[in-house]
Amino acid sequence: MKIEARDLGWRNIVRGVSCEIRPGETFGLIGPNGSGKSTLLKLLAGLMPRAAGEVRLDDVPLGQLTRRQVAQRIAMVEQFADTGEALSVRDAVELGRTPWLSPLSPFGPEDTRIVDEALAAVDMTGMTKRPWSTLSGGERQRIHIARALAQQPRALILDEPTNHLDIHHQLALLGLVAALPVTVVMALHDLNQAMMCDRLGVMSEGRMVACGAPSDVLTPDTLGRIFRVRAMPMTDPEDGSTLFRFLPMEEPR
Ligand SMILES: Nc1ncnc2c1ncn2[C@@H]1O[C@H](COP(=O)(O)OP(=O)(O)OP(=O)(O)O)[C@@H](O)[C@H]1O
Repeated sequence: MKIEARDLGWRNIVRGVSCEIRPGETFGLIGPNGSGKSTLLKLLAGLMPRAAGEVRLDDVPLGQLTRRQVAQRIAMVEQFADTGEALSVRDAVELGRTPWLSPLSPFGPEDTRIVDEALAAVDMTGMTKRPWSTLSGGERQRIHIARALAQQPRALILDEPTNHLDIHHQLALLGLVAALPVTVVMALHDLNQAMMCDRLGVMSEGRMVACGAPSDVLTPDTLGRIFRVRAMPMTDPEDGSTLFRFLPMEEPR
């Protein structure tokens, strides 16, 4: 699904952002703390009222869709997502099926299959009966992702999805979302992980100041200006890809 932002704004936190996220691409959003990434993601998902500008999903203005229609198209995992304490792991993932259920099509065997698949995709099949409240931070994050997968959206919007995950599950998650046949927009802080995205948007003080292929966007100059670090590119001898080592900016004496 194509997602277009046209002159999108909210208060002075997101200011005049226009961008087009192409069908099926993995689009990374990077930027310093407080630069507006989470707010922009929520605007794209239609979760912020009184926004300026417009979001279009496959050329349809988001405002013309019902909440249910939006939920059939977009699943979002927020940065500090929580869920009802009394739920089991399985209940939490089954919530993802809600936009597809109705009195005429109640939860059935196909929904069970989709939920099983989502739990397997995040390596949580063995924990389905556990109460949500007993999960670790990383396990909760994986269940949020499973809930979003169970929603079977055409776009996944993920706010720092690798937060709390150990390195194995970080790489597994990035591999999983990259392989999904859906559009993915995700905020990331790890700039080496951001290099794996198809394209990146760079946020600074509410504006998208750069957008393009990671190798075009993540230059030592941009990283110095926007993130105030010294970025030293290095080449991975295994596959020739570029990695960065980061050092503090040398302050003028
Ligand atoms: N509801 C709100 N009311 C007032 N200010 C807000 C609100 N939501 C966010 N902000 C402010 O807007 C700015 C951008 O916040 P946002 O969460 O979008 O940034 P971010 O780039 O995702 O940051 P981080 O990397 O720290 O998660 C911050 O200064 C934040 O304090």
